[in-house]
Amino acid sequence: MALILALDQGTTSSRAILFSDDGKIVGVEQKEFKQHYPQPGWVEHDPEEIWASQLEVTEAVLASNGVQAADIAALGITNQRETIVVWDRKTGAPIHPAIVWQDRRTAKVCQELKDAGREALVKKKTGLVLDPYFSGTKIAWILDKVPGARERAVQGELACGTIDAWLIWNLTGGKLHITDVSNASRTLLMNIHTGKWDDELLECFRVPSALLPEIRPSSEVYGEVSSSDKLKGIKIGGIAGDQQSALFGQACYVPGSVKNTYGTGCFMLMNTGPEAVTSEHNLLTTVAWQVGDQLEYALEGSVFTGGAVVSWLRDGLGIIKSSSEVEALANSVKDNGGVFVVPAFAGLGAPHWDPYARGTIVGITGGTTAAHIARAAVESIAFQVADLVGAMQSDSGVELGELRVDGGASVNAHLLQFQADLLQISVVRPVVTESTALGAAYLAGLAAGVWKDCETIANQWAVDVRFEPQISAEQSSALRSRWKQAVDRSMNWES
Ligand SMILES: Nc1ncnc2c1ncn2[C@@H]1O[C@H](COP(=O)(O)OP(=O)(O)O)[C@@H](O)[C@H]1O
Ligand SMILES: O=P(O)(O)OC[C@H](O)CO
Repeated sequence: MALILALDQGTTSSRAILFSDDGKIVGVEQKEFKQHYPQPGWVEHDPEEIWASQLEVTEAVLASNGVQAADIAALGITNQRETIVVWDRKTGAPIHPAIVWQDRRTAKVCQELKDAGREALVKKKTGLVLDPYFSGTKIAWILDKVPGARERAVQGELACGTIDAWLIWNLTGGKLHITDVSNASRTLLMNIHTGKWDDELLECFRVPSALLPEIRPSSEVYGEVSSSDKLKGIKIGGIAGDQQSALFGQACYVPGSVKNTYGTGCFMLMNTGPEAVTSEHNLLTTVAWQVGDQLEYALEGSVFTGGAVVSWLRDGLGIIKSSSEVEALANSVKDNGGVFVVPAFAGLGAPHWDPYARGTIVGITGGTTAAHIARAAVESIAFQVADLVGAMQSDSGVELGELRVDGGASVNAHLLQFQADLLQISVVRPVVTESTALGAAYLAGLAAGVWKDCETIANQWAVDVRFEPQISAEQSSALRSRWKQAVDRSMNWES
């Protein structure tokens, strides 16, 4: 039996998962790390803490399962996307904290670029929108704020990359400075039609090319680990942004197949095959992956605050002690009591793209309890996801038959039932909900010859639970129109 290792570096935790060649989980290790909020709307991570926590869990998952580096066929890396690190090529030290995908500090720069008429160029070449979510404006911000950084970048003394590039640099002791097409497609700097960095985009976002990693396919043997004695010699065989990786792990290989991941945020992706479908409804066009020579694409709806609203109930409001308590609290009342929570903590992503939106709670009366707020918070996750489906169906011309789901919050049956109710379609949770890590393992295992092809992999995908709609279409649309009113009230709040 071959073993494949996945390094899943998420927004709130670093995970390492060991898979067997039948796609089953053999062992998991996970470590949360600190979120830094230096100003309202700003979110940072310590890149050294990311690397240290990722290394720790990766070494630990081998140790706790009695496995040696030599037993691993290959490892795959998957990561929170867009989050950017800039470091010194000589010392390997970051010159600034990582600026996280949720960070809104470059909202004004994005507005200026819009005012300068760059939106069409950006959409045509990158499939993205001008929003602070993506890496490009964050890189320029670091170069402008850290004294001397811009000059050093031009001279080739600095390197930058999304978290995959940062981890691979560290795993290989600085030998490899690479990223894959799926991660690069989130930077605003790569032309998604060619899979190459684009001079016009680099100029638009004021990013010197000497900073950038080499763009590679998502599945190939790139090199091997050299920096840790315990991991030495393991082949690095797969790289993908976590949402594209989850699409791969959910075996969504046929155009039209869709998954939604409920993590910190929620991300719905539809495979569109070799065609980069341009969205007319504020979705993103993104590279799904490159396995072999062919670039494949996806349509994406990105919701910035998903499961994170539950973390906020725990850490911000203190009305639950752990995320898993939310389901019982939400179920302790028969409905939301007319309360709607719009968790626009980091602005709103698709389909609104409003960096100035902020969270709001409406419909509170004297009878409102913590349970109603908890219920409305969980429901807000499903409402936001439901808002993406219509756009996705119109853009792709595909009527959704079912939605495959995964991610940390997909353990919540109440959430998934409400999702099926709102969408009026089946919501299907597979046996392995660690689709993100599984996708990276599959990409690595394909490169190392563990699996022959995607068809072999697709046969391993199995259903755990299927949630069917239990309310009428009329009830669903009444709830959704009330939600829409609540969203309107959260928009354009911050200036
Ligand atoms: N039972 C639950 N109900 C709803 N949300 C949950 C539950 N358990 C965990 N979560 C949420 O899931 C998120 C973690 O999911 P995960 O996939 O690990 O995230 P990420 O990869 O973004 O770090 C957290 O925001 C947490 O609040
Ligand atoms: O870490 P997650 O699972 O919340 O995913 C974050 C996304 O990649 C951001 O685009």
